[in-house]
Amino acid sequence: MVDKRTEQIKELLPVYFIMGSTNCNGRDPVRVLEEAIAGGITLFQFREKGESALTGKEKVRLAERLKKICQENHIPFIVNDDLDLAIELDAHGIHVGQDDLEADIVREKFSNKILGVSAHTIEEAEQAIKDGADYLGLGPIYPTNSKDDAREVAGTGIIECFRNHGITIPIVGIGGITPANAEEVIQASADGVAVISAIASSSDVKETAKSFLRATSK
Ligand SMILES: Cc1ncsc1CCOP(=O)(O)O
Ligand SMILES: C=C1C=NC(C)=NC1=N
Ligand SMILES: [Mg+2]
Repeated sequence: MVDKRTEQIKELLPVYFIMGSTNCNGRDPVRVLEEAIAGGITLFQFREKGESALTGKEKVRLAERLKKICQENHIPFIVNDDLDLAIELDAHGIHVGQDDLEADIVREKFSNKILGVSAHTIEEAEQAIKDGADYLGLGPIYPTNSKDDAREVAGTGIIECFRNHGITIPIVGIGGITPANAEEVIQASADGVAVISAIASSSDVKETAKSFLRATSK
């Protein structure tokens, strides 16, 4: 059964850029996002985490500026974890981890928006699907320095395992993904790659985003 919404979500997933002020090597996150969009990212997630992350009004102000850029470029703006911020900004969607708000509560409070859920096991995936997730974030696929509490490195095998188990929901791989290994993540039957540092800290953000687009176009 070809579900229209699933197809729409799949079209957003190929190059899913995730970033906050702490990922930009001291550069202006606004400039970094503009360059990433110029390079062809297909989806954006605002993820403001880590010890030097912005909080309160500063976090909201940056989120508003980044959302505006996404809107001007017809890129959906997703918020990580922070449901209040997602609602305050009327974001296009939210991404929650297993240790964040329960996906079913989010789905209820933030209905008809894009709901992404991190999953590491088949059980977590099946629960997320029951809770109405639109896509799953699977990883870390490779070693990563961008998430201090990342689970053990899974490799692309986790994606194949989920597919062999009959999990058909849209999936992005995340964790240590670069233009060099992005293709094998797609070959493992992910619908896209979610990337923080390879794009956000690149010396040429636009070119790097472009190379991900080439690597993920089927
Ligand atoms: C948020 C998250 N979840 C699993 S790994 C990760 C960090 C990915 O960052 P990078 O693309 O820099 O490895
Ligand atoms: C932890 C995460 C996993 N996957 C995605 C897409 N975003 C996240 N913040
Ligand atoms: Mg989280």
